[in-house]
Amino acid sequence: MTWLITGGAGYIGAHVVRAMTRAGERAVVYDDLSTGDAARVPDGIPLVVGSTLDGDRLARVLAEHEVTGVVHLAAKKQVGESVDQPLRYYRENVEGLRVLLEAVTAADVSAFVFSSSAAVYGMPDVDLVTEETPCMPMSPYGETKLVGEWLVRATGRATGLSTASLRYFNVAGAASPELADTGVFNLVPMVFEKLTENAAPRIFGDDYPTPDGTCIRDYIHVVDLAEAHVATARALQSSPGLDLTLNIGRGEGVSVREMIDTIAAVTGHHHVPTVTPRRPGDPARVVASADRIATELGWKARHDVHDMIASAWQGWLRHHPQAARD
Ligand SMILES: O=c1ccn([C@@H]2O[C@H](COP(=O)(O)OP(=O)(O)O[C@H]3O[C@H](CO)[C@@H](O)[C@H](O)[C@H]3O)[C@@H](O)[C@H]2O)c(=O)[nH]1
Repeated sequence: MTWLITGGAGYIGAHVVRAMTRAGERAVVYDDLSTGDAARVPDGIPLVVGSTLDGDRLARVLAEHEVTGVVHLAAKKQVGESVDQPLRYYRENVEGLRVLLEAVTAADVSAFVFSSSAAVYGMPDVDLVTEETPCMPMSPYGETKLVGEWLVRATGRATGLSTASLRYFNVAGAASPELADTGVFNLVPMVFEKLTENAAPRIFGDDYPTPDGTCIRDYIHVVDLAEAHVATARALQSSPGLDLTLNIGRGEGVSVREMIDTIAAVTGHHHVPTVTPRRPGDPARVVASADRIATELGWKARHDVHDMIASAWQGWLRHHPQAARD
């Protein structure tokens, strides 16, 4: 098959492109390069610079490259920004998806993989979040992902398009230093930034009802996440009419304090963290049940938190060589 990978020049997308092509699939990248980087697109893979709001452009690309499957990752993804600019998030994430689906259903495309998020669950009050846990997003970002899932599923039911919504938990790590996340919006890079400034990392609240008082998340290596896309693409290819919703996590909770301890061990930068007040909207615990994807697709994560942090640190050093410790 030939897969159009929207957002394929982004951090996660670049990993998905590599995993798909390594698995023998053809790929075409579609990216507006607003946050993506053309240098992340491998040699020999076509890059079309365009917006998912441009239906004519999409229709031409789908036809020209004889695209038969789509992995849709292009989206805005900052929770705080979505609170300040909800209409922009609805336009890019919901309207962009609607326009893309219109082009897809008019073309010869049989499979559609949608990049969703654990943000659809909001503040889940359960030990392990299953795909049946009620979705109550807490931010416009999470809302756009949930509405996106509805659009994708409804389109599949109406047209026979095979669909999957993949709910990513907390993504970290890199396959190689040049593919690392260059944004400083999540725990791992935010701690790296502090350590580079020779400052203490921050813990946003240590009074949560968790064993060490800090928030617990399910961190997933981007390489494992990319492999989950390959497994999903294969399933959609071989079983027409599929309608999958899957958590992509490891099923293991790690606290902020445990993450900071591992970061210190990997980087050699040891600072006693500063505890600041809670960040509004942070749930105490969000950990996936990864059972459904194991049963449905036989996929399981292989990399642990140490791998994620060590590979992310190699990427960080590439852009911040002054952070290296002798
Ligand atoms: O300097 C820091 C940065 C973060 N945190 C904490 O670390 C945890 C993880 O934070 P972060 O990496 O920002 O991830 P989340 O807030 O869990 O959200 C991520 O994971 C969600 C999926 O679960 C996605 O929807 C979001 O887009 C993505 O940012 C949270 O408890 C934060 O309060 C700190 O204590 N100190």
